[in-house]
Amino acid sequence: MTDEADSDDAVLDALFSTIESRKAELPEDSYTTTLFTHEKGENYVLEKIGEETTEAILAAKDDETEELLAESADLVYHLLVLLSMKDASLDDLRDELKERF
Ligand SMILES: N=c1c2ncn([C@@H]3O[C@H](COP(=O)(O)OP(=O)(O)OP(=O)(O)O)[C@@H](O)[C@H]3O)c2ncn1[C@@H]1O[C@H](COP(=O)(O)O)[C@@H](O)[C@H]1O
Repeated sequence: MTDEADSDDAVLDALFSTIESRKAELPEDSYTTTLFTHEKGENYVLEKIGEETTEAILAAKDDETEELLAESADLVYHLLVLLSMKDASLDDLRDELKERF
């Protein structure tokens, strides 16, 4: 874990900031870069979101809580990549949640 992410509140911001940085710089040794440059385009991350959702559902049905948490983390990461692809931000998501609170 980086210092930037070393608090409960900061981890989502640090992750989203890393995703935005990968989008801008496209380093070669980055999984996030492979999502931004995939030949299937945005459809690939949409497929990943579908897969991770299914895996989270199966873990929940099997009462595998640790697996559910791991799949949920995969899902949140891919969802944040999708938001970045759409030029939306974590603050936009926060605003949407606040409106419902
Ligand atoms: N949070 C994540 C994260 N969650 C999941 N994943 C990747 O998402 C993929 C999940 O897909 P699967 O479970 O299907 O596994 P897979 O078979 O390896 O994936 P595919 O080959 O099918 O695409 C895995 O390769 C995971 O490594 C992530 N990759 C990166 N991050 C974060 O992004 C940051 C930047 O990562 P890089 O872009 O790799 O530098 C990292 O420091 C992490 O904080």
